[in-house]
Amino acid sequence: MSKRSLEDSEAVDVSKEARREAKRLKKGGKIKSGETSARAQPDLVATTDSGPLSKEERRASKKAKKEAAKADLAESAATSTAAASEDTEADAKAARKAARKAAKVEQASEATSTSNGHSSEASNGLAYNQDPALSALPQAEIDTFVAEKQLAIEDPKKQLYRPITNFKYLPVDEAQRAPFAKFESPTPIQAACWPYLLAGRDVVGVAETGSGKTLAFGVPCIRFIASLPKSQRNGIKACIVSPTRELAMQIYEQLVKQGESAGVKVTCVYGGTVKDEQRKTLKGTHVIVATPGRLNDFVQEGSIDLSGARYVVLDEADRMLDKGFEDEVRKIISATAPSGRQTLMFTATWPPSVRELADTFMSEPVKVTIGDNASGELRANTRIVQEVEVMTQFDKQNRLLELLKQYQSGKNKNDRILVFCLYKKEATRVEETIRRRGFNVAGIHGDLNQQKRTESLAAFKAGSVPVLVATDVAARGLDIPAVKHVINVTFPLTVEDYVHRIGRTGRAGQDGHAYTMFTDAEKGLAGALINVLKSANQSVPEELMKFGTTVKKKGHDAYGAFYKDTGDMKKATKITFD
Ligand SMILES: Nc1ncnc2c1ncn2[C@@H]1O[C@H](COP(=O)(O)OP(=O)(O)OP(=O)(O)O)[C@@H](O)[C@H]1O
Repeated sequence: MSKRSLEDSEAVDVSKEARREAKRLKKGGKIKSGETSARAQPDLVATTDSGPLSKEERRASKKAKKEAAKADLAESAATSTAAASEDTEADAKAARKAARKAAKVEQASEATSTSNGHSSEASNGLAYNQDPALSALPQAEIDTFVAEKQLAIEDPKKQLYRPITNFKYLPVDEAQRAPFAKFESPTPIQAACWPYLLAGRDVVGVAETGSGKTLAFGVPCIRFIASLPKSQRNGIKACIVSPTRELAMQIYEQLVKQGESAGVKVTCVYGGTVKDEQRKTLKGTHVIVATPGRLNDFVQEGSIDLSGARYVVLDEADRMLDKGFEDEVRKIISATAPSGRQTLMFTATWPPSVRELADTFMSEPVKVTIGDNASGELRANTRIVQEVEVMTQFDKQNRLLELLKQYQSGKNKNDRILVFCLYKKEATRVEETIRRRGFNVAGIHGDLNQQKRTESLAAFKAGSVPVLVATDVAARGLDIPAVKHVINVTFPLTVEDYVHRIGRTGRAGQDGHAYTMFTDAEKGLAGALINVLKSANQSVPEELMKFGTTVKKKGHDAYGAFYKDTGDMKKATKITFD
């Protein structure tokens, strides 16, 4: 288990069954700017049935339910009779058998009703009809949007939906629009993903940090549940998994806002807090947002039943499929609906090491990539100014204090600054040092209890504490308003984590700034960092170049590692890890 996963994951058993999940790798067509002509023709736009269930399916479902009800009666009668007399035990057994059979019939009927009556793209009963006004837009307008937003869609089924370029083309009820009423238009990842998600497709969405991925998967989630007939709404229908507790809470808060008006109940469970309290909140839940360990605990003890969950999201998907979480994620996915499941993966970084593994959980996924980056190379948000300084370990403390003084002077006195360390003990030490020098600072890392973590984050978000010292538990997903600077005191274990860390600044179209202290100890990551800097048009310090440019790609246990040389810079002599 990696160092990070020791910090923020909870160990659980491995489900061998899950390992048998079939691998479906298929080649697909690509849409890029200039290849969208089919989208101009409304007759080429695929549509699906307008209702979630056909008449025959409803009839079959009703029949099965009746049989189940009959069997239920028989079972309860049998149970009470059995209690009264041992002679009737055989009858009771027969009745229980009938009940089990009827339940199976009902399950099968439900499964076929979600796959037979609809085209495959609506596998969980969803239907998407492209708005006629969107279909009527000139192709040139769509091409311009696709080119400007650097949008690439790879769809094995070539459905060629047009991006939802304006909220008015989004087919959701008025009440569900409240969360984005304040926004001008959908972000590119939202525009590109929504049609496919509303059509029930599996989607991998890769877009820079702070680009609105939460609403990209959140809006179709709520719409899916809101569009289910009341009789089919009982139980958990959607499950969203996040690597950290704080991110789970943040996603929960966003979804609650969307779900309230639609009568959709969202619940959040995560580790580090009392289970009893969380158990009480589960009743009537439609959407569960969770960290993997606690979710599996609840599934194992029977408090949570995911067998009806047909909308499954892995947020920060590469992290979730990384070694620390992979087994837990397999367990979760194998507990969700076996058929008619829509599986989504969202992230800002999509390393090759997890891509094949991701495909094993998905069925013909649509791959949406935003940015001049169709191959999914590692990319940082280009609005963030990245500064890297090579130094010795010994120089770090003074430099940090200098920077804090500089960034927090005059009218910038209360600017929010996020300071990242690699280890929990290091974070504690750095926080104490900063505090001793008179700065108003809080901390967030795995050595602190959950209450303290929550308090620190809340104070930082509210602005009452302008400096937060964190480990990588705060690297991914956290949407904290107006973080002006990110300072990396110790470089993270991977360059993906670096991209996520610095992504806490420069969110939702704003500018940001990240300063990184780089030492000889991290020279093995220099090549990958240089690539990230170059692809975001940032200057690369000469001292960093001296470490060489070889990039060691992170390998996955199941798929191995491979090496790539950027080729255009001088070769590294020898890399040794201290
Ligand atoms: N259409 C939109 N227009 C403007 N702002 C938006 C829009 N959609 C979402 N936002 C805002 O953008 C910010 C970042 O969104 P979000 O947290 O979903 O980003 P993300 O892509 O998930 O980032 P990360 O990769 O770091 O997890 C949030 O404050 C959100 O409210």
